[in-house]
Amino acid sequence: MRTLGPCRIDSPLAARLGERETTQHSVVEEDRILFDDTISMAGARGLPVDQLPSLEPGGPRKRIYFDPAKTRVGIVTCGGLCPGLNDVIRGLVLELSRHYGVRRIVGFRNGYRGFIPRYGEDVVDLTAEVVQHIDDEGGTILGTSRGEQDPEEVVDALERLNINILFVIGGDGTIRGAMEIVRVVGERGLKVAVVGIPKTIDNDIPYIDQSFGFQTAMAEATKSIHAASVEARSAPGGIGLVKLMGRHSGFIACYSTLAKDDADYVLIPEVPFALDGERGFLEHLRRRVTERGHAVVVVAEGAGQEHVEGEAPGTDASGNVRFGDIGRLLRRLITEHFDAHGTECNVRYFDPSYAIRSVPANPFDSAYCLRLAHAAVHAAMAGRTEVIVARRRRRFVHMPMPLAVSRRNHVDPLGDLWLSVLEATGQPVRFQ
Ligand SMILES: Nc1ncnc2c1ncn2[C@@H]1O[C@H](COP(=O)(O)OP(=O)(O)OP(=O)(O)O)[C@@H](O)[C@H]1O
Ligand SMILES: O=P(O)(O)OC[C@H]1O[C@](O)(CO)[C@@H](O)[C@@H]1O
Ligand SMILES: [Mg+2]
Repeated sequence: MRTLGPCRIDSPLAARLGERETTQHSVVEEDRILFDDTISMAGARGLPVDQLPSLEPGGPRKRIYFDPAKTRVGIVTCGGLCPGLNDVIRGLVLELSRHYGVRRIVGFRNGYRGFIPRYGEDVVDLTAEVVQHIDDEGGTILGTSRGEQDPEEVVDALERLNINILFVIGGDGTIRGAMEIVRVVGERGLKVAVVGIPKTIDNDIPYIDQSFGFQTAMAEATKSIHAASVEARSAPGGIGLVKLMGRHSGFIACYSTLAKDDADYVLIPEVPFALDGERGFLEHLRRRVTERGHAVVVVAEGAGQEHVEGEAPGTDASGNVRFGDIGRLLRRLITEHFDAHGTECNVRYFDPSYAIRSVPANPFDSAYCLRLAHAAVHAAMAGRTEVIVARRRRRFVHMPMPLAVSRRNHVDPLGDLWLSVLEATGQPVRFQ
């Protein structure tokens, strides 16, 4: 675990902590949270207990590293929108100002470009009054962006503004960017803590229970699935086709399908599928519509990319792959396949796209965001750096940033979530 140094300052929160012990709800600082969650997983490592992989617990410390009266804090949001960004900003500002007594908090505008002078973005002063009601709205009051920025210039800005703590709210790219900032901070011998709050509606950050905003986005997606079902049931040969976000991971498609239980097929990036042939998706769909009169298909944007021809696989400003449009392709191929067999079909195509991530967080996500923000402030004030705060097996932990970007969280085709999807839809294990 990386820390800036020993904690010598009594925390303003110390009085609230009492004599806590490790329980099923809380872990004292000297204790550790085991990384593995079954005896066999831990046993497979064949290590003595003190060498088992573990994580530092999150939460307030009695002694802290930074003197609140002298501490300056920066906050930035990067990458795509996610429900709850404003809740996290609000939670950070309120915890810092009201409980730790930090007096100077600034927000950088529009992601990492907010640090770079040539973009001319001014920093925003963040006070309890400014953030009080921002959680009523979706989006981020700070704005966000994609696109590479020079970490040397970012750290120049941190030095110019005397920032001691930087909170980065973003996905895997943002965390990689934060690691670059940590590297430059180290090279310059600065004492700046960089703490991340992981954000992704795709739920693709590994090792955490669930990312904030996922539940809200998934709930929003159910509205399109329901509408697709209504449309499909109201037309002869009705097919409701819903394309949902999910570049590499199909969690939104899976969970929103389970929540609504209206879909007959779910197609996700993790499970390849054949389109043609007797046992391919198109013919299976045609048979189902012939038997039942209608069907609903949910497809994640990253699914079936091997079928999307003719669209150059470009990248966005951050280098993320831009996928071909599997939704439009399916709409065309379904119609052509049904026509070729003389089977009537009426495809109703739904692409809710940004609508599922631009909404305010639901109450569960709002509460979660607030708790993540508290954990992030506790970590940073205690001098932790190059960590994200995360909820793992219902405990708040400090996860090293390199671990958080070491892999991507995927729907396991052999796991219980996909099994539930197969059971709910009745689709075959494979289209081949
Ligand atoms: N490998 C990297 N090294 C340094 N900076 C990076 C790296 N990858 C991405 N970034 C920067 O982090 C910021 C956000 O990255 P990106 O657009 O990939 O979003 P993200 O944080 O992954 O969120 P999302 O889940 O929406 O994709 C951008 O400014 C980008 O340039
Ligand atoms: O159009 P944008 O803002 O680049 O974002 C699209 C991407 O963002 C994500 O929601 C991840 O944040 C992906 O599911 C999607 O591919
Ligand atoms: Mg990303």
